[in-house]
Amino acid sequence: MSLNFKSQLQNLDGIYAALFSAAEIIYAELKKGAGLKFATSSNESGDDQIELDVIADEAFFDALKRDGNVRYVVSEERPGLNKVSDGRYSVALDPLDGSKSALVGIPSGAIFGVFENAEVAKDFNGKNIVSGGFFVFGMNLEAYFADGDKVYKGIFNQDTSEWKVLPIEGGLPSADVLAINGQNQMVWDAWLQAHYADLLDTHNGTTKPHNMRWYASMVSDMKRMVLQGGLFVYPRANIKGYEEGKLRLVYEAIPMAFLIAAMGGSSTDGDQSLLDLPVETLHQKTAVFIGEKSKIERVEAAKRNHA
Ligand SMILES: O=P(O)(O)OC[C@H]1O[C@](O)(COP(=O)(O)O)[C@@H](O)[C@@H]1O
Ligand SMILES: [Mg+2]
Repeated sequence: MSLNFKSQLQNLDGIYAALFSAAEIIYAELKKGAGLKFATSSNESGDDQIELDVIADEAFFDALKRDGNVRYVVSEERPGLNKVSDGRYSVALDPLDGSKSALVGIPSGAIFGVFENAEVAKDFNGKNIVSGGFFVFGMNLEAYFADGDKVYKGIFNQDTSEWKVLPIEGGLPSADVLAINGQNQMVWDAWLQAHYADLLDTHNGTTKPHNMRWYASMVSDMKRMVLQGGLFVYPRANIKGYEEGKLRLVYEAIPMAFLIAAMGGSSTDGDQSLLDLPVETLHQKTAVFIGEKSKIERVEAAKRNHA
């Protein structure tokens, strides 16, 4: 592999090299069709795993443990903090996001966040993240990430094994596109039911309602967001298992919120930015709203003003 990228942050290049090389391994396995069946195991959170979940977790872990700047690795697939060295950075991972979608050929990917000086779970918060983003395992192997305040897109050339990483300029685009799974809408909070209806309302035919897109693969929905704009939502619902939504704060919500914030967008759990939320446990879930600033302001106002 060859990676033409230099971080603006100190001692982060080895971590990027590890992440990008692991992504190559996972993508190669996926293309072979390896691991695309349910495993006999489940992960830390009790989710069913496919075999590629385990392959992906091991690929990232093996690559990161060779870098002396990695202190801890946190993974959706592992229980706690996994100590690597006394380095300055810790890496939180969803090693295979969208695994159930991968089973039917929809692009999956991996999500990563790099946190500074983390020692306990609560340190994996939006104040300490210095790099965050995701890989997409689709038609191509791609990366979208924020290195500090700068945002990049990387594409892997499968013939030469070279990554080409280029800055993304111009901020977050704008589009009236809503990515949401409406399955639980009967048991969403009342304010969200009202706001959802408002986003889809034609306002007597004078305004085009939001268009709907849902891959059930966060990396794919967020790739659309980075390239076209919009609003991504995974809300909480008043039903067992969804009381705090589905997505994980540390290795799904915060890295994505960090990337979109670096592009000029924002995020909320309904009340406050995902980057300001206190972290209590490594695997905690949160309601997630990420997207254009004006759309996030509308979400928070809808909740605040709901009678
Ligand atoms: O199946 P649902 O409720 O539509 O959930 C889809 C969401 O779950 C996820 O697949 C996360 O789960 P995994 O990381 O276990 O694959 C997200 O990528 C996606 O946004
Ligand atoms: Mg995930």
